Amino acid sequence: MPDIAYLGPPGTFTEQATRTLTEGFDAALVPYDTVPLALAAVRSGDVLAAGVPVENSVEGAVPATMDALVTGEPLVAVGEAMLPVRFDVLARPGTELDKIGTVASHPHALAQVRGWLEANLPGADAIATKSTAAAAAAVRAGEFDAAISAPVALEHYPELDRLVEGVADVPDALTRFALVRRPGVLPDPTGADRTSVAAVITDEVGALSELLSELSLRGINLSRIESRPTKDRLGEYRFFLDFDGHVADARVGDALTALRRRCSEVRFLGSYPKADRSPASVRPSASEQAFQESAQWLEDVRAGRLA
Ligand SMILES: O=C(O)C(=O)Cc1ccccc1
Repeated sequence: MPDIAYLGPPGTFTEQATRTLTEGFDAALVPYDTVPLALAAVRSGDVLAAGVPVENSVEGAVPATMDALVTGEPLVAVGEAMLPVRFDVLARPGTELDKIGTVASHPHALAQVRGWLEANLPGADAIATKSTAAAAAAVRAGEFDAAISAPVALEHYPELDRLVEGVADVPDALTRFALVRRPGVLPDPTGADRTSVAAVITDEVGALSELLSELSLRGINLSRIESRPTKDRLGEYRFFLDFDGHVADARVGDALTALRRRCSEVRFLGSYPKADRSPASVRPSASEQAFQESAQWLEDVRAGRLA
């Protein structure tokens, strides 16, 4: 039975998402302390794949995931899952809300309950931990007074009490997770796919807008663009792009070759079915048929079959 890594310990949102992503697949889930460690285990072949958090509708990208995806041997996403994210406040029995001096959680979780903390625990110090479940474990060990955790964490830390349920500054926040593997066989196109790439653009006038035009000219809908410093030079950025379509689709393949020509670096980060299964809307000029017919036309012209 293959092992699948996830950001642990047990009871994280990522564990839940990884279970969803591996449903029907006979795999053993193995917790890792950090996203880079989980991805290193995929790269070394210790595990087959890893479930990692990618982005949140309130806080944006998870920087540790972005950075770990583009350093080291290539990895590709083969699936994505969306989870609604609400939090419980967990503490040791007998803890009173107004006596909480330290509250711990993953930085993304702390950011998503900032307003609630200011209103309800104004005197408490917020402490970042490696995950929401790591915070629950630390509270159980007596290191902090309270943890902002996933509701499922209570099953794993039954010694704790739920002081408050369903905390979230933005009630309908969603987090997107990916199942990441070493490159190999790509998931088949479904008509409702997403492709992810990371591209470093050259330092030239209009470089970013021209890169985006390569997508829009081919009727490709961009669903995310985010930049991170390359860490090589101040002012040099790597753009993380997510867009509708599969690398096997003609319009996407055509756009990717254009990106490859324009950018100093392009890393393919996967084509996989979208979690919401919403089909891509493809304008007639960007359809498979239009690409095939135009390629055939060019071949005919080059072969002297058409004037
Ligand atoms: O710490 C966790 O439980 C995670 O899976 C990372 C995370 C943190 C906050 C919101 C979504 C995912």
